[in-house]
Amino acid sequence: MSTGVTVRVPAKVNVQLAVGAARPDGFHDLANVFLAVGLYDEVTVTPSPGGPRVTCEGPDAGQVPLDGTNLAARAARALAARRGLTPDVHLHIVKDIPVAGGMAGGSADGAGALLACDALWGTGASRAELLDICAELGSDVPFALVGGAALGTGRGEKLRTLDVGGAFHWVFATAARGLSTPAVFREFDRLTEGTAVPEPVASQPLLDALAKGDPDALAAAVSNDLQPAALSLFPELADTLAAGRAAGALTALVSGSGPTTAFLARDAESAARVARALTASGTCRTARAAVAPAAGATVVRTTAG
Ligand SMILES: C[C@](O)(CO)[C@H](O)COP(=O)(O)OP(=O)(O)OC[C@H]1O[C@@H](n2ccc(N)nc2=O)[C@H](O)[C@@H]1O
Ligand SMILES: Nc1ncnc2c1ncn2[C@@H]1O[C@H](COP(=O)(O)OP(=O)(O)OP(=O)(O)O)[C@@H](O)[C@H]1O
Repeated sequence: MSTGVTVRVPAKVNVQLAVGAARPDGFHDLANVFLAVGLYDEVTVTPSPGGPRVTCEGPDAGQVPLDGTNLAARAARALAARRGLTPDVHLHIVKDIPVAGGMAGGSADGAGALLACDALWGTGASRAELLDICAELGSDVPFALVGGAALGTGRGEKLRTLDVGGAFHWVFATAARGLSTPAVFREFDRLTEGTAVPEPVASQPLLDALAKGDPDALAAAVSNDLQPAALSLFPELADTLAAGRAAGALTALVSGSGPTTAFLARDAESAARVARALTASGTCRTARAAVAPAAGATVVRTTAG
């Protein structure tokens, strides 16, 4: 029997985020092209009476809720409820994904905890059931389980895996404060009020660029409909985007709902240069290079009891 399971889960960047009008349930239909990037959180689950209990370490750990609202705790409760188990676990998160940064860090922890509990408890849930639970936890959670690249439709939870023909070199700049995802969608609604918001559709040139592994073609095709809303709430992000472009990035965009900004570089050397220039620019908190695509949630360690 396992006494501890550790799962590694990647962050994401949205290379296309096409947003439709608000639905009656408040969500927005999306054409959401997710790309998993090599920045990871690790979630370790061990048995612990009276759980789920959550602890977190890492530079941003102080901003992570440790109560029952943590997505890792919610994931443990959701799987336990389906199996009639009590979620008596300690969930320890080693957090390297920026918090409230638009890179789906909380979602990653939810998917990681789910996979870890499934392994610890030997529940043997099918991929379909795990994806079902992920979709209940949040729109970005199913992709964190799957990784690679995928087109998300509906509110982003219905996934179709996409081909990626090569490695893409990215730089991510974190900001001094976070942005709330619901607030950014509300700002999108405010900015588009009175206009006809088109149905979200995936861009074929973008899908082709991913399939070819062509960074120039991808740079020309990326788009984020939430970017104007994120910039409206956080205008200083425009300076970060400009600093990355000036440093030679092929393109610069807000990652998802922001405020992390994403820069595509032609190769690893160029990415390192862009990261150094961004760090020196004083327009962001940190800047780090990461390669995509990355694998989805993966069990990396199991301790036997
Ligand atoms: C911006 C993205 O990160 C892009 O991948 C996602 O769309 C957000 O995914 P998430 O953080 O997992 O979002 P959820 O936890 O499902 O929803 C949080 C809130 O974001 C807004 N929301 C989210 C997804 C969506 N398709 N439409 C929305 O309007 C809603 O106000 C919702 O109450
Ligand atoms: N395990 C977790 N790690 C970080 N935040 C969490 C976690 N569980 C719940 N949260 C809550 O979710 C909020 C959003 O955090 P998260 O880091 O997921 O943002 P995000 O990367 O902008 O999300 P997304 O890109 O999916 O919209 C946090 O402010 C926090 O209150």
